[in-house]
Amino acid sequence: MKVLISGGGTGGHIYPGLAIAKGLEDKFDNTDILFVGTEKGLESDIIPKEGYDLKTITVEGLPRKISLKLFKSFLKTGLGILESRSIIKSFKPDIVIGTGGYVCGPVVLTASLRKIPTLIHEQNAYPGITNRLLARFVDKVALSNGDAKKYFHSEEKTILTGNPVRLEILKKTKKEALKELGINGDKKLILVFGGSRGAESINRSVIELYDKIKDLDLQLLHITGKKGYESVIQKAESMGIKGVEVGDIIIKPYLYNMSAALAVADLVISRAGATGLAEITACGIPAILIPYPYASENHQEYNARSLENNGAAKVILDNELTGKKLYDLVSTLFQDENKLLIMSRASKNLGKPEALDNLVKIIRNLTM
Ligand SMILES: CC(=O)N[C@H]1[C@@H](OP(=O)(O)OP(=O)(O)OC[C@H]2O[C@@H](n3ccc(=O)[nH]c3=O)[C@H](O)[C@@H]2O)O[C@H](CO)[C@@H](O)[C@@H]1O
Repeated sequence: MKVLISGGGTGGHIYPGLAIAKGLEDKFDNTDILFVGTEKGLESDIIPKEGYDLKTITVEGLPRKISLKLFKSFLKTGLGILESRSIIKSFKPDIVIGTGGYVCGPVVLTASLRKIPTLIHEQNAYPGITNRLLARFVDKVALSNGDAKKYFHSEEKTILTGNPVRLEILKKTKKEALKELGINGDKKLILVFGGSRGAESINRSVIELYDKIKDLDLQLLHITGKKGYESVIQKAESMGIKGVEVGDIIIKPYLYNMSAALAVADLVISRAGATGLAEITACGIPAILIPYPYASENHQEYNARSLENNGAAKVILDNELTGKKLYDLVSTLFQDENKLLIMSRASKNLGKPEALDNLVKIIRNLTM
């Protein structure tokens, strides 16, 4: 089966595509995968590292206001359609899948006009503009969250699947993960990440935990995001924290083996992007969530509250986040192991590890 997957910009759109790619390869022999993204998106770094071919096209998001920029974006989208046509003509996919981000627009639209089976996957309760526009052209719209249904007009096209989680995340054992990360298995570990691009406010307040981590007898794996890494390292060094790859505090710009971090984490501190939360709950990890306040329709707070209301997470709003608040919450949680255990069970209950299988079945049906 030849499968063309397009999705990008941020990790939240890329990793569901990668999960689908690996899920298909796991189920079917002779699966040939090609990704299409943009050069500027994180996909141009992540996809080749995962061992897949990536073709890039010229496209950018459309500005909301009428301006010269809008005209230029239309021209680029036109070019993107021509490039998509040429990629599709030479790859000859049996199905084209879009996992969100504006790069999917020209790719999925071109495939649909050429009568190639098409599927889009929406990770969020409030769908992105590209998926809302593409919905009328595609064969199926797979949703992670039932609340997104009302934004898509065709009832019979939409199907609730959940958000696919990469197989390696579902399968990795703690023993394998400890070896992979080279860290101490005796101490509990807090994993911090601010979505796929990092979060400045989370970095700033987590730094205030650095000198207290030893007192709590914990380890901290702090993923800063590539942009924030240098300033976090400088701050750590000014606090006398050296050897950032060893010891109780490990600071990394980005983790390409997130499966290992998730397999060892006893608590996650993070933003509340839909893909990250699907992984956290599939692994049953308790979380402190600090939703990104500028996400469209405030959808990250919606995501975070849904975990909180089910007992799987505590929420701190970005404008209320301080190092002290974070420290107080972390120490309260680790003082009572039972609290963490209850949160962990609640988290696991919300996880949908079956989402990947659901999508694989839909893809098989569309290509038969
Ligand atoms: C600011 C914004 O609008 N963010 C959106 C974006 O978030 P974003 O791209 O941050 O996506 P998520 O937080 O949902 O997921 C992050 C993904 O990156 C991976 N990861 C992260 C850090 C790292 O070092 N290594 C790594 O592999 C995580 O395992 C996860 O797969 O897409 C999500 C899914 O559409 C949306 O819900 C978010 O609201």
